[in-house]
Amino acid sequence: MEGIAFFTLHEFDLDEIVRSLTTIGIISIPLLQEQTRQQLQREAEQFNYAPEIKTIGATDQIVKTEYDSCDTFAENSLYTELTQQFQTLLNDAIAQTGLSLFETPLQFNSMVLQRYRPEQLGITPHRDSLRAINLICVFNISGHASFYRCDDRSGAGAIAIDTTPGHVILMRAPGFLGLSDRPFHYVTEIRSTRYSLGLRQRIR
Ligand SMILES: O=C(O)CCC(=O)C(=O)O
Ligand SMILES: [Fe+2]
Repeated sequence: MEGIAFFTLHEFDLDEIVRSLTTIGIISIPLLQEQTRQQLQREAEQFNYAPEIKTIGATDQIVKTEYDSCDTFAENSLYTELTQQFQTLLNDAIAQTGLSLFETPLQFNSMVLQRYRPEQLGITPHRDSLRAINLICVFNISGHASFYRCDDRSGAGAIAIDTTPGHVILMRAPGFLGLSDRPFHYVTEIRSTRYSLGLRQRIR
């Protein structure tokens, strides 16, 4: 599709991405063109959001969430186009390397835009659902908050992941190089209203 340029590709290196996903499980890279990022931010500010204020899981594995979400996008939404363009970018890069990264072809079928307000908690340490396979992508659209990768539900061994607006965080999911390990991670320290778009490949 012609029209808007979505990405800056100077730091998009699939070999390095695969190396990081294999070792630490997560990588953050600058990807969105600044002008496009600003348009995405303006669109995000217009949507309606539903509260996601929940406590999930059994007593020894509680996850608390406090943010708002929006998961319906019009055909002509910039978010629909972003998802298509990113899918194409990844598929082309994967085809070029000739690597067989996924057990089943990568196909994002879930888009969720999340809004975190400064007084909100974010999400406590968790692993994403087993039903989200291959690769999880989180676009940092705007705002400032912290995202950590950690070793367990207590948040031990936390490593900060870059949430600079315009960066995309890639996280491996079951099916990536035959691995099934899912990295623990959490979102906290919401300093200004943050928008992030999560892309996932959901099964069932
Ligand atoms: O908004 C983010 O940065 C990621 C949130 C997250 O971990 C999730 O929705 O599972
Ligand atoms: Fe998550």
